[in-house]
Amino acid sequence: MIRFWYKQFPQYPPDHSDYWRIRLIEHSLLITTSYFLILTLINLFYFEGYQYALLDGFGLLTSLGIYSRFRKTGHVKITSWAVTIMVASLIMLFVISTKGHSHSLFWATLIPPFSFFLIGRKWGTFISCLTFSVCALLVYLQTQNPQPVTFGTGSLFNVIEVCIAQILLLRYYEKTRFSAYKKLALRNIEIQKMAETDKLTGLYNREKLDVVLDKLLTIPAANTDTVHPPRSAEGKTPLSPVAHSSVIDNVTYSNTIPPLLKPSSSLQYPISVAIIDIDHFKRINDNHGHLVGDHVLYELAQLLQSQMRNDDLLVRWGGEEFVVVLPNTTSTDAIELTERLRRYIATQNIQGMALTISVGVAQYTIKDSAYSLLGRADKALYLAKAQGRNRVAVA
Ligand SMILES: Nc1nc2c(ncn2[C@@H]2O[C@H](COP(=O)(O)OP(=O)(O)OP(=O)(O)O)[C@@H](O)[C@H]2O)c(=O)[nH]1
Repeated sequence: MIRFWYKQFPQYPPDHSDYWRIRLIEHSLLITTSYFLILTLINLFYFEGYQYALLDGFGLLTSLGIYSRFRKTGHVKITSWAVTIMVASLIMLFVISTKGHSHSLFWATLIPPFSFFLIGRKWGTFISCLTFSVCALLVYLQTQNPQPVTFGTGSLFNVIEVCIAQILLLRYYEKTRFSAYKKLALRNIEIQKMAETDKLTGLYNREKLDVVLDKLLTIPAANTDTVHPPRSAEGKTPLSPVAHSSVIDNVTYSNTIPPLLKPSSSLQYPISVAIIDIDHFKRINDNHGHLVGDHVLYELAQLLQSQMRNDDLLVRWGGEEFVVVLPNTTSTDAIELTERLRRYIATQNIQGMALTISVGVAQYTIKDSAYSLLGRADKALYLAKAQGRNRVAVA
């Protein structure tokens, strides 16, 4: 029903830092406008107190004026100040007019959360201290003319209303904190993904490989309760890169890494790596240009990815080199698997060309670090190249 009151500001989307501030401004001005409107009408027609009606009418116009200006300009900072001053003055006027009776001072407790939310820490502290001191002084002066203070119905209403207002304000704080946290968490995932993804091929990059190998090769024996049986090279489950990325957790690989390997049982739960290198890739660049070379790299990456099994991790190592981490795979299975991959690539038409790849395979041993394991696979690749390319070699 009151939807017309709220305006969408496209420049302040829900993840903008001022989004909840704007919501509080809109709600506050709706409440003060309604409040002044009702008081003006009551004073005008019921009590016939024209002086009060005039004051309330002034409040009504101020509240409406601030809001219409805000709708026009969308200026959050100025409006925040205007609303804070208006609300603080309103509370002060209320405390003065009630002379502190009926526990009206309780309303002053709303000023700190309100002003901190709208105008920040520094000015929020200043306005809170100032208005609270003024209110406290006024109430203190009243106590010089002692009158019995009772907790009557008026007090009860004041306490209830202030409590409701505090709850609503705290909801804003929590919503703001939550949306800021959510935004940060999403950004973190995006940044992490960017940091570990190769831009050209969409595969994981070398950074990711280092993290994964580090984790795989240092999983302590105590953490490996469940054990996956070693698989053969036959267990291929083709996966698209998109499907693959959902298998591998966005933030840490550890959530999805099965406890495949521990250094002390490297023979029982083997792991192999393969380095794949395109043969004579330089010629493609030289003959067809770097852009075509880039397309070739992209298409080859998709083809390789389509042949990976669920737990295999394919990354672009750099240039025209790719690395596959093959958990639960012996070097014999790794040779079989990469040999099949090599034959498959040789039959494909990539950018109108027939390509071949050479592969170097190495199986993890207890003495290996990630560095030495990749070093041995690289040596095997060198061997495959030296033996005439388009072949798989093992170290
Ligand atoms: N288009 C393109 N080319 C790249 C990229 N990264 C590296 N290269 C090129 O890859 C080529 C690699 O050449 P070499 O290391 O001589 O290897 P090769 O020609 O494949 O020869 P062999 O590996 O011995 O069979 C170089 O020409 C690099 O410029 C890239 O991101 N895009």
